[in-house]
Amino acid sequence: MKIQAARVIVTCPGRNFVTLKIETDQGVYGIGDATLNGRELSVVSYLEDHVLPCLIGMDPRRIEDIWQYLYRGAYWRRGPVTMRAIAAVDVALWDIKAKMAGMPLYDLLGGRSRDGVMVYGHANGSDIEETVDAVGQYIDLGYKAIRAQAGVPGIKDAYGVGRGKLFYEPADAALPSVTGWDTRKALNFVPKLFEKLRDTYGFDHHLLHDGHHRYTPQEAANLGKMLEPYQLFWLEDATPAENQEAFKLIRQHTVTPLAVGEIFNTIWDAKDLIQNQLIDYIRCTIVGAGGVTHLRRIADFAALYQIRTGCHGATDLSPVTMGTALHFDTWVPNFGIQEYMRHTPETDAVFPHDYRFEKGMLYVGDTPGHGVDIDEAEAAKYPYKPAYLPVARLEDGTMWNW
Ligand SMILES: O=C(O)C(=O)C[C@H](O)[C@H](O)CO
Ligand SMILES: [Mg+2]
Repeated sequence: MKIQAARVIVTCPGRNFVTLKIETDQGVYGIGDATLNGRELSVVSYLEDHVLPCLIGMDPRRIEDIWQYLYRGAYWRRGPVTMRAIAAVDVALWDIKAKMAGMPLYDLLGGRSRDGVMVYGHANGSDIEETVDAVGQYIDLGYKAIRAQAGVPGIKDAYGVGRGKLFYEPADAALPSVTGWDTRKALNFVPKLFEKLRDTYGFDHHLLHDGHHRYTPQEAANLGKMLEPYQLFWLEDATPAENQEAFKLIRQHTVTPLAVGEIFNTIWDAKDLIQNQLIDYIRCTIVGAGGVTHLRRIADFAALYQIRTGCHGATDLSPVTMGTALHFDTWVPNFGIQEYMRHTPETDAVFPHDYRFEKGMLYVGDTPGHGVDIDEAEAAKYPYKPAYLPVARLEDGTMWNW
């Protein structure tokens, strides 16, 4: 069996997606996601110019060997571009293998560990009142877990405040727009948001919050401590994690659960965090961390330390990643939660899929493969449109972490 052809498809049904389609000489094809928000074309070039020529003629059944070939064989390891390209190939090959086996992917991975996958949605508003209303809407939709973010008085376009209610999309301009940040203001504000949410809705639902890499370790420790009375499911990306040891300081001061990993590419980004039990949830997902083959290694390593998964699932992760992650979540023994930001109807039409939402859970279907396809005629209607993530600056103009 041979890989006969491989193509990259770029489409923008409201936002950009990069999709890889691998075709075999036996008529079976597989689909993988390679989207890197705000830097999409770099992965297109990496795949088209440097990966696809090597793949033609290879045996698509040798998933592990092809993974190692692309990882070790490049000599230049890791990084978001390389690992997304590897992920796209890996997911397309798992799709092919599962289709050939006539099995949904979760079955091939080892079978079901659960009936459905608990997800969390994004509630946001320009102030506390709006966010409280938005959380109420998610509760009405049946969600069991909700991430809450609100505009902070005095901060221009605080992180997490979207324009729509169910669809949040931060990559919005042909050049990066400039947002603001002020840690003092945020630290005074965020606990008030959660106090109001618990006063309004009680403690039956899981609440989450994303610090989006904004705080220093000491500030994050302070925030975690102040949030303890509201029993968060997790505080995410409380401090940047290039220096994994930074989480020690947060851990020493708070029992608020910590989650990190959406910008990690490999197990090496999380190794110290995991083996020192400095986090509770590892947030890497399929497209960001080298596909099913590598994410499985990260999850197994995390399981040794009772750390659970919490796959990133923002709208820049295409339905292909969402579908594959749901198969992964359905199988993985140490599952925690899955992020779920809804895609627009245009995106759903480009990527027909068989997963479905019911009462706060997502359920995968039993279609062989990962259950997500691409409608190429529909995709062709939406040409690539440059879009950047915003940047953040402090009041005095200093660049900060967006
Ligand atoms: O979903 C989250 O937790 C995010 O932090 C979303 C990110 O800002 C988004 O995926 C960036 O592309
Ligand atoms: Mg996040």
